Amino acid sequence: MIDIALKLSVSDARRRFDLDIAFATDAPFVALYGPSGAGKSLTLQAMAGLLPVRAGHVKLGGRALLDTAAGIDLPPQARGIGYLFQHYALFPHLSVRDNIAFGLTDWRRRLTPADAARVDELIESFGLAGLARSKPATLSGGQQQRVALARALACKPQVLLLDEPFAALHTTLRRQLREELRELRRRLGIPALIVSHDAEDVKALAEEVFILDGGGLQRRLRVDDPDLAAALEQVG
Ligand SMILES: Nc1ncnc2c1ncn2[C@@H]1O[C@H](COP(=O)(O)OP(=O)(O)OP(=O)(O)O)[C@@H](O)[C@H]1O
Repeated sequence: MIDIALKLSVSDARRRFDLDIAFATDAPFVALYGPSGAGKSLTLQAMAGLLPVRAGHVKLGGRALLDTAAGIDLPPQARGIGYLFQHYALFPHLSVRDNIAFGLTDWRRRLTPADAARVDELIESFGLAGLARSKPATLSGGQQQRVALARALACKPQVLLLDEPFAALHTTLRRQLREELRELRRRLGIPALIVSHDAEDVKALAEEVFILDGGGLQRRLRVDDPDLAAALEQVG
């Protein structure tokens, strides 16, 4: 069960944006859908502990990662969240292997033998063995996506947050990787939350869809809801 309630504001000298969103769901694959600037990425960032939340909670399977009323606010690395960032945010100066290992290393960049074995296993299972020493800039879009996904999974997360995981990919690859992602999530048995602009991603992957606009939740629909296609089209 993913259970969130988030009230927060972000601002710079000229702009301010207020996010006020709450939902609880048992769906294994959830999509956040909505126009550009609706607050989708901010929702993921707040769940992961990357943004200060004024009031609210983030609960995963009954475990509170954040609960402002109870004074609970776990740091990002203690939340058990795997995060695939928009545009992947791979470290350009690190090899594929070091990117995947990044969250597991200590301050000297050392891995325990168990974590090193985990990294090797991820490299193998994502078909990256021949690329382990390469830098991200030398990889194709699909290969970069696999590295980002492997990095998100390195910490054995309890939930996977995916911000536009297919945005940089062309249609055929997108379709193939969608399939792979669906299989992977099923195999891992953890819930996933995806942000996407693409109605096809939503229809292919999600069991439940949350439509956001202006920093709030507009509507929630099950994927078998007869209104889904029209609701997605209206936003798109
Ligand atoms: N630090 C900040 N200061 C001011 N405004 C911000 C800040 N960070 C984000 N915003 C604004 O908050 C709004 C929501 O941003 P968010 O990244 O969540 O949108 P989104 O729904 O993910 O959009 P997209 O689909 O284009 O990625 C946007 O208008 C954005 O410009």
